[in-house]
Amino acid sequence: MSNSGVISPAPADSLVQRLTRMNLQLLTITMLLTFVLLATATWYVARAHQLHAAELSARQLANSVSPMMVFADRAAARGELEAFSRRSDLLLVQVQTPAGEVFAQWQAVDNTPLPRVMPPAAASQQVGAASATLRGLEVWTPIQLKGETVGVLVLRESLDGLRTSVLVLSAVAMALITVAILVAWRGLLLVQRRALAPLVELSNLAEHIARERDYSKRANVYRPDEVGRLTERFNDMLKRIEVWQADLHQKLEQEQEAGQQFQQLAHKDSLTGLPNRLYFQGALQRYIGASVERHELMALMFIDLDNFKTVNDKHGHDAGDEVLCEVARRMTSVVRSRDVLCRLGGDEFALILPELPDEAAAEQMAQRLIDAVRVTMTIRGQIMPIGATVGLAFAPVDANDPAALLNASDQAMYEAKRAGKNCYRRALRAAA
Ligand SMILES: Nc1nc2c(ncn2[C@@H]2O[C@H](COP(=O)(O)OP(=O)(O)OP(=O)(O)O)[C@@H](O)[C@H]2O)c(=O)[nH]1
Repeated sequence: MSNSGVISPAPADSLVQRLTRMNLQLLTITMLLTFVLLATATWYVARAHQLHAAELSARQLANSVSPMMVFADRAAARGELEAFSRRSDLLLVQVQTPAGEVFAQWQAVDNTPLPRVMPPAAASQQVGAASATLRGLEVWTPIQLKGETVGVLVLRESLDGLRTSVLVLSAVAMALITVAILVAWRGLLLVQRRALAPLVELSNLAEHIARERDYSKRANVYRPDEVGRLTERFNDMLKRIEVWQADLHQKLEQEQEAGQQFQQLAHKDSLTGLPNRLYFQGALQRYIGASVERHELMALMFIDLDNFKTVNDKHGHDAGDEVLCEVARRMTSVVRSRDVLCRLGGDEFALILPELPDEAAAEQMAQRLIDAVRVTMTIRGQIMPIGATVGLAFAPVDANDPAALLNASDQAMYEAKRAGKNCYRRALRAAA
């Protein structure tokens, strides 16, 4: 299963490493146990072998020295013992009379005396005895002639040579075991890496998907075992998530679109297409904020049509609507691109003029608006006696909050109405 070039860094303690470590631990323990058992068995078998050989030699020697004991020939017995002493591990060989007196003996020159392993006993003198420790062995063999016991032969041998041989063998075995464990470690890593590769890839893919949120990725299934089935289920899950995600995305887009449309409708005057009062309130707040922050002059114009009621009354509501639309078009054509013209309702409009160089620029704009509306308007073959009256207020000069600025421009508009309509007035400046 290899997919999509998804490569993740190996985790600090990966599955492969953990399994390899566990297998290796088990293997090491088994090998060490086998090694200890084999070394112990080797030691006991080799020692038994040496003991057996010593018993045989002692018996032969006992046979050889028995006539010398009968003839009390100590010199011949010593010569026999010396001839026998060529055995490499021999420490002591001694011929005793039945009373325990030393008849003849040979002792290795550098011999360090061994503790007495088994004291001679009457029964032992008849049948012989043998014993062994870690350091040495001792054999007691009766010396008999024609069925009569004439003495005892004591033989002591060191087990140092045997111990050294077993230790060397153990060291070699240990070195081989170490090499075998190292080889097994590499082998286990390779085998487990291969065996667990699909799982590792699946894990990498899952990690990549979680990080990138890319549910289009798929894992390739090529094994008919548990891992293969797991991969299939994983792919099914990805497919379902992808479908859900696409559905969700589409729904979100639709809702966003609907929200935007709703927002636009909520902020738009359906008759003239201009921004409505709701939009105006938000916009006025924003523009005043920007004007105060940047220390820029801005103006608000309150525009009320003149004689609009007459239009409605004389020519009908539909004609009145057409007049409103035509007025909106005319005013839109004269304002600057950055100005915001809104219809507040009825025959009332408002114009926000940001970033003004001076008050005169706003006054010129007011006059342009009045002139544009005053141009003869013919609707349905009838001339409409329409005009516009404008009230002007400035921020932050006259007010720096929306309600106060709107009120100031409204008052100025009423002042203009009183002055005879079709003109503009500036808001009264606050007394210094
Ligand atoms: N056709 C139309 N008329 C509207 C609409 N909304 C309000 N009106 C009418 O607009 C008129 C506004 O009247 P006023 O502003 O008081 O009257 P006016 O004749 O303009 O008076 P002055 O402002 O003093 O010149 C009313 O007759 C309202 O019924 C609308 O959407 N369409």
